[in-house]
Amino acid sequence: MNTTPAHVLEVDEVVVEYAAKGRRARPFRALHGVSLDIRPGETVGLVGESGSGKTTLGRAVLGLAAVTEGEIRYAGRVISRLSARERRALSAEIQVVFQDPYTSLNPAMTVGDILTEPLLVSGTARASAEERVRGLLDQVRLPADAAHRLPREFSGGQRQRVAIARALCREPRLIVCDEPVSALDLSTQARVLELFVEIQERTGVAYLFITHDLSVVRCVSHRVAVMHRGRIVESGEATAVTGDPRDPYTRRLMLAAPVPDPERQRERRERRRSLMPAAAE
Ligand SMILES: Nc1ncnc2c1ncn2[C@@H]1O[C@H](COP(=O)(O)OP(=O)(O)OP(=O)(O)O)[C@@H](O)[C@H]1O
Repeated sequence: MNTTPAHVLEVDEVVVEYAAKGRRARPFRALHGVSLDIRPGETVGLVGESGSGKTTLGRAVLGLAAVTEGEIRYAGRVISRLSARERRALSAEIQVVFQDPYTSLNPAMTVGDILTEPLLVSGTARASAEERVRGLLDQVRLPADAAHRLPREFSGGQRQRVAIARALCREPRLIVCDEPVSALDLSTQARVLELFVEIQERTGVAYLFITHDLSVVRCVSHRVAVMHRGRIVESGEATAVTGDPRDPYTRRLMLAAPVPDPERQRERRERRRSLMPAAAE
């Protein structure tokens, strides 16, 4: 019997509210009943402008934002109401890569220590952990001697490779990637995105890939969900959503994405303006 669950992640009608600040203020509802799912080995791109709720959804999946209503399931199991201890036990399987490789790595630890620490904590023997680190550095295309160096000795792109290697340490089935290439220059972005795809092909890991950048989402995603003001306004196959969007907000988002050709840029600006009244906020 095949017991592999059809989905690695299911987000079901999730509401997240942030606590009120000040005496009369009401809680702020950042997610209004959001649903999405991710299959094993799949990348779902979550796209939307700043403040639409993308990071909040990623944080809810990671257990860093409390779910007010609805539920989140990982491999069929409800994970939206776990104790801190149960959450820690799950940390091997759901990992994260954040936007900023400059602050997400401990500056006082060598890359080798950054990568061996999670393995040692989970009970791996030192010799096997060191062996695994050599394999991880190779997977993310960093030289073996990177293990002896500190994060500050690397470029932004190389640091993000270290962050990816750390996320891969314990062979997760899902990685929440929160704007993982936004802090990098364009050519470095392209190489790091290729690495994400390559790793997925090799390991079968699934990604929830959060970005405000449509060209990035188009490049890595199988399916795309578009967020606007705490709601998913459109979702579907990446080629359909990015190539022929149905929702007026998605169309505007597409037209707002920068393109290098000034003639096309002007044409898109005009089309965007013509869409404005229909999609007035
Ligand atoms: N800790 C918090 N307390 C109160 N409100 C918050 C908190 N974190 C986020 N918000 C609000 O929730 C909304 C969604 O924010 P979120 O960071 O999820 O959006 P985003 O789409 O990821 O934006 P960005 O791309 O700028 O990070 C915003 O209005 C934001 O101000």
